Amino acid sequence: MTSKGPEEEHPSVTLFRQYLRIRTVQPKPDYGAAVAFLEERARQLGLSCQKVEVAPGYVVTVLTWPGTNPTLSSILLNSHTDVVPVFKEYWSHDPFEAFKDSEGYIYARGAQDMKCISIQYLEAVRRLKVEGHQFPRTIHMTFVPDEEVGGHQGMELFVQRPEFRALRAGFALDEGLANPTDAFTVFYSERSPWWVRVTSTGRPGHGSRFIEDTAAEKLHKVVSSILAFREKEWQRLQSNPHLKEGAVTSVNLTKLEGGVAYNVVPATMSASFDFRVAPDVDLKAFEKQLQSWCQAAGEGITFEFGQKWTQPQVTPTDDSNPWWAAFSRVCKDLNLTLEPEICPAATDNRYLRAVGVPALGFSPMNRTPVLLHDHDERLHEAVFLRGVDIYTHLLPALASVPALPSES
Ligand code: MET
Ligand SMILES: [Zn+2]
Ligand SMILES: [Zn+2]
Repeated sequence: MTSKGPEEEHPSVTLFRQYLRIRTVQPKPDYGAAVAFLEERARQLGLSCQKVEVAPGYVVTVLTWPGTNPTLSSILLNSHTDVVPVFKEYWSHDPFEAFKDSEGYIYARGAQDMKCISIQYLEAVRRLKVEGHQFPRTIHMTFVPDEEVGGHQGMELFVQRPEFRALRAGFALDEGLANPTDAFTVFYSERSPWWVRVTSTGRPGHGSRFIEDTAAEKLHKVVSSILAFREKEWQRLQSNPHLKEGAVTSVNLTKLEGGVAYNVVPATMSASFDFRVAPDVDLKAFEKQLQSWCQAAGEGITFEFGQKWTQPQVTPTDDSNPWWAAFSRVCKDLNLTLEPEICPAATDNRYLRAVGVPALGFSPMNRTPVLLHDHDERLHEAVFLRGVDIYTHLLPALASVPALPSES
């Protein structure tokens, strides 16, 4: 793949690179600049722009292209505006410069996750409007803050607001993952994030003594039980070629805290875990399991949740779901191979599905290594442009899905 010189750059690519340069990086994203950028896009496209401040300083921006039949539910195209932090010294190029190399790869934080998709939605809508199309269903593009830290000041609050209900979303698209093969990944459900901090208390004392019942000894037992469970799930995934990553439960030990000095046995220590619980797991039973691992390690062990999602939902991927039928038909017509899976990570789709909106997670990036949250996150401009093309085909089909039984 070769790229054109800068003077010939495709305007959609130029716009993408402009958006990538806005520093919406956690933990202090410049949301003001992103909202101003989106307001300008709305003006250029002739779309209405609504700003909903779901918490002080946290604005959800909604760009709306009205459909011809306002009695029908709408299509919601969601993307988050924030990006995760970088370790700049490991990058080949400044992650906020949107450098494009001679082959056409654009390096930037957010190139895959998920500023590409925001611009692809906008550019697909622009093209369709310029061509004079109109569709029965309204298309809303929502640009939400806070996803990368859990969505608690973003989509989680937005779905509870009257402004959200007024959108009357019938179906939603949000982010997926790149696929290194020729195929495209599409997510119909996701694992539930459970962030668990286990705190162990025990007898303190002098570091030279054989103290019994220490916090560390008991915490070690809990860590061992949880890592044994991790190994079991890993083996289950490895031994069954039909299972994809999202179908088993994962866990990582991500933090260890405690202790004050080499020679002081601490009275308390804690371990933090990032569990991603598969959607078919009985969550009550799973919480009991957590309790029993803690109890088995001794007295004085408690746990608390930093994140605990308990409403996993599955969006059907058969023709009983007219949205899936429309989505998959377009992909078939375009000769795109789809790999339907459960998303291993968490996205704002979980909030949408939980309030009854069927939703798919889709990032139109094939032949692309998965580089989200990684160093040198990048996307080839040709893949980006092909994505605009794909949405240009998807949107007419989705926005023309005939009235559902519930809508007539
Ligand atoms: C669990 S909060 C969501 C943050 C991020 N999308 C993740 O999956 O880790
Ligand atoms: Zn994302
Ligand atoms: Zn992310």
